[in-house]
Amino acid sequence: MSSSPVLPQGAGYGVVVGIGLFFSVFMLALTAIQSRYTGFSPKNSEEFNSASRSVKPGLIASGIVSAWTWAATLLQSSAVAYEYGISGPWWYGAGATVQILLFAQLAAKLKLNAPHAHTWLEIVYARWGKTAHLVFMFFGLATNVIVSSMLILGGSATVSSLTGMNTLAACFLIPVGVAIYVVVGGMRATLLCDYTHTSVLFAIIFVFVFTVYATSAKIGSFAAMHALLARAAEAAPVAGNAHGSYLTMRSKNGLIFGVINVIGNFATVFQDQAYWQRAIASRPATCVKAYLLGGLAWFAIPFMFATTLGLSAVALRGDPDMMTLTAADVSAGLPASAAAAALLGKSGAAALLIVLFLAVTSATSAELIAVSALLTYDVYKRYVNPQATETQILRVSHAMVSPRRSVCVFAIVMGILGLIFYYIGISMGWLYDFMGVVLGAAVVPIACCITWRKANRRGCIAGALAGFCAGVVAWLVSTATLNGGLINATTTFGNYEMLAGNLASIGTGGVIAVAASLVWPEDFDFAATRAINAPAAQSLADAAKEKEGAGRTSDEYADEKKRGASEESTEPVNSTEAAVEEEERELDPGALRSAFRLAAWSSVALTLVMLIIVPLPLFFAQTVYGVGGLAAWVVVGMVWTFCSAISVVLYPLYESRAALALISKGILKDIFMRGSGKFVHQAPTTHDA
Ligand SMILES: NC(N)=O
Repeated sequence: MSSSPVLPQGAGYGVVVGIGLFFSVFMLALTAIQSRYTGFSPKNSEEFNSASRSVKPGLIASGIVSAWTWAATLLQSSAVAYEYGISGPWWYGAGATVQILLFAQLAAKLKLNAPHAHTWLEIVYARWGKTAHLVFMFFGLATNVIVSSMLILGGSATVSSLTGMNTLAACFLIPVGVAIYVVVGGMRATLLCDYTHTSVLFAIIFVFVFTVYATSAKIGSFAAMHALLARAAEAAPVAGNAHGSYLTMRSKNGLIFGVINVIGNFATVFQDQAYWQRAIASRPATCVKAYLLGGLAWFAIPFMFATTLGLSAVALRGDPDMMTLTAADVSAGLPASAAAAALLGKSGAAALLIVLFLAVTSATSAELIAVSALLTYDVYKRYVNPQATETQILRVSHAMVSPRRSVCVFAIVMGILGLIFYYIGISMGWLYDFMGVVLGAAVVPIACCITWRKANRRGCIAGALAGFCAGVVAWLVSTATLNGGLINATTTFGNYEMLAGNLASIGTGGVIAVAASLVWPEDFDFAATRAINAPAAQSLADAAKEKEGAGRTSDEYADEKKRGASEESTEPVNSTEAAVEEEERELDPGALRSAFRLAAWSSVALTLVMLIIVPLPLFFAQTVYGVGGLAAWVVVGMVWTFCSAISVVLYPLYESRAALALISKGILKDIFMRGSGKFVHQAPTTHDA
């Protein structure tokens, strides 16, 4: 049994440094194309941080999939498949999809109640002032810190396992490489890189799926996978599973993981600026669609990846090419890479390394841009320089993520955090279960702040702080109680210990925030949040009109605004100025309210299906599936994965066909009539081609 690295060290450095450099060059090319052939200038801070709020739903959905695909999405999902069998991938996928679906409601409220905000913390400040802003900023930044640490830990553990690359070097090279590519682009170019990552991710997932279930000499069919899983359960029955089998949804520990997963992921979606930022970048009219599409598409990634590689790691136990996995290896998320290497040798290990690094780089870039936005708008502009100009804001945005400038703050912080956690023995899996213990407390208070006019300021602040304390106390007390007073990295990682902390955190925060708001309701009309940055946006639109030198009369403009509000424009929007006008037209309160209603009923219905209607009857039925059951389960996953790929790989190309045609035309013009392809602002009778 082999446990030495499958690939040479050089491959590790090549992937870590090479992918960062490749995407830096790619980002530079995209930015140059954007500047020359469209009217969106990355030099504009609105464009750098928010992509002029003009991005279409397919690309936003692809960006959501990319940002939400962490190292853990591939590694931890496979680890729970390895530990609990087929229930693990379901609980991982469903337990982290519903938050994206439910976030569609928050996204709709954002467009309705704070359409010009740059960050979710600006909304908190406008509604509840400085204390709430600072308290919730703690939760926001803690979320970014924990998510980033997981990315670095998962990425570095896998690269050093597969290539022997030094973990310390991996911890620093990963974020620094990504920072280089983020700094040259901005939000729109990042979304385009995300799109590329997502496309490759789906292609590699299909390779693994067809290898395992169709072509591999080691497995190669549903019947062989079934037989190998049954043999593994006979040799080592799974504690808490029906008949000790891997082929059942009746898994006590799978269910406990599911609850922990749901709570932790509420925190990391609702409190992570990365997901707010995609809502902000989105066109108002299609924001809800983007989140519903993104959530449903994302489910296929952990579900199918783990149902393929996590189960293969069990099936291949004892195979001469399969690494022997210790408990620490499983906690570090290594079953997937071990299975990939055992199935396909060097090429499997290389494919795993690439897919993992695409996931890590895109999620890291989302985290870097998110932290950059919080530091820019909620620290620098709020407390350091409230009169900051556009140029100063852009300079600060860059400084927060650029290793070339003096302050590559967060990229370095990420490396240091990864290193600290690595040396004190905290793994990605540990952090994954732990995140809800500290972050869960603020989930309900934040949702109340953005969506509920009655939400009470003191109640929500107290709920978040009390929930935080309750979560930590419940986690430590249950650890001490269940482990004879011993508190260390191993004992605190127990299922019941983590469950207690997660439930106490979100429960206490939620109960206090809701109870206080019902007893002492506010009557907030959201006028203050609607006013956030509104004058700046208006002046940008005005400046745009002036610049175009052909301003319509105010009556013409008002008529056009009225016309556009009731219908979704089919015109491509190709400049910041046009995007501002388009956004104003789409901010029709009636349309946004019906978008919210659509988000509310569809996300709640889908949540019930994914967390209750499908898994719980299967849990109580205690069925152990035969070959037909396993085949049906996997085929549903494959069909879902195909649909996901169509939604986030092909659909964005279709919806951007006009913009792609415009860019191609510009490039062709430059090739055949040098210098004539540059984008020129059109006469303003249409909303820009
Ligand atoms: N994004 C997650 N939870 O994989």
